[in-house]
Amino acid sequence: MEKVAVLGAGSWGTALAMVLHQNGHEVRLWTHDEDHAKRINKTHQNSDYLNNIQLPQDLVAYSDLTKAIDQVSAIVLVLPTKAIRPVCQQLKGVLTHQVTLIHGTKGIEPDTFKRVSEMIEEELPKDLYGEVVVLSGPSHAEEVSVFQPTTVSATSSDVAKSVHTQDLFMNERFRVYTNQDVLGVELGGALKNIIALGAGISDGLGYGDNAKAALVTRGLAEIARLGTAMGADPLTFVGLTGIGDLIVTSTSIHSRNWKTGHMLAKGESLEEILDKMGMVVEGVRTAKAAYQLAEERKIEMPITTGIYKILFEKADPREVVDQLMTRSKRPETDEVHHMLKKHYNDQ
Ligand SMILES: NC(=O)c1ccc[n+]([C@@H]2O[C@H](COP(=O)([O-])OP(=O)(O)OC[C@H]3O[C@@H](n4cnc5c(N)ncnc54)[C@H](O)[C@@H]3O)[C@@H](O)[C@H]2O)c1
Ligand SMILES: O=P(O)(O)OC[C@H](O)CO
Repeated sequence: MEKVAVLGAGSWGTALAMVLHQNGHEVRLWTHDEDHAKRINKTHQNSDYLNNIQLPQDLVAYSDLTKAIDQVSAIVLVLPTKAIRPVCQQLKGVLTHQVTLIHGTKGIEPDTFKRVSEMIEEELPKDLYGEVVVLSGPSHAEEVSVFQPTTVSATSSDVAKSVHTQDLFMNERFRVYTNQDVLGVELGGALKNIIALGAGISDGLGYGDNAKAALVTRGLAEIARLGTAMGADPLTFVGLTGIGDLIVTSTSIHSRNWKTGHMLAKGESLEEILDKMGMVVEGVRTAKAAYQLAEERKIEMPITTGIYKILFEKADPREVVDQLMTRSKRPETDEVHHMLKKHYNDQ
């Protein structure tokens, strides 16, 4: 059994810490807020983020980073994208031994377009961890924390690291596959949040299942279009971290992105919603990053563009839907379909 530190005691960090604990590991759950750590250790609950979930007595919360990572074999970063750089900067001051470094964060940084593993590599010397592992897939904390069956993928260009991650997390309720396409997995995990905002908007406007199915399907087409243009494997987008995560985030009542879209369509302001949510809604910042990236690379991403305009330019959601429906006519298939077709023909 191993010692593992989970950095970030929000809903997902807590759920992942519970999985590691179930597997017999000594888990340290780190939060930057001393009072938060005290509350968790006193009540054995993390009610700020997960309602009515009892944590094991020996799953201990820490606010001292040095103590939390002492002699751990693995560190799992489960923070909002915005917090990745500052926490890695703190880690740089105190991490002195080699670890497997895993992250469960889904976002892209606006302006720089950096993915989470790239931000980690910019902030933390690689000799401490080698290659980063990404843990991603259709997985809501609310279900994982009550042991509902869940599948994810552990992705790294270093297969030994992804297998180590698979061994740490895998159990009869939490199935972990391995993958090597870090670029595709990180892009799929981040970009699906934008489409989930759109699904929430569509439901909030009172549109039906036809509209949501169209959003998810055409959303996947534009995610794959950007992803393959950047060099990702097109097959990744039809896997767990692509279509799988897109489905769960666009349809689940647990989704923070879907809920945000739903409230936006009902007329609440973005500021009010984010205040009320109390948890990170990654699709908002990522919509900005993806819109900028699509503009720079001249990639057609009409749904992402529409969501960006609703979020940042106060565009009317109904008008955005009308614009999407009346775009000039075109074939359904594009270069991504041709790449997939070629892949299957070559088999
Ligand atoms: N919640 C889920 O079901 C789920 C599932 C899969 C992936 N994710 C991803 O995991 C990441 C974290 O999501 P979450 O839902 O756990 O978020 P959350 O909002 O529930 O919790 C985030 C945690 O990070 C802490 N934090 C914020 N800023 C910080 C900083 N500067 N320094 C240190 N700590 C800081 C907060 O205090 C909080 O404890 C996101 O990228 C999300 O997309 C979430
Ligand atoms: O609740 P959301 O919308 O932040 O999505 C959480 C996860 O990414 C779902 O896999």
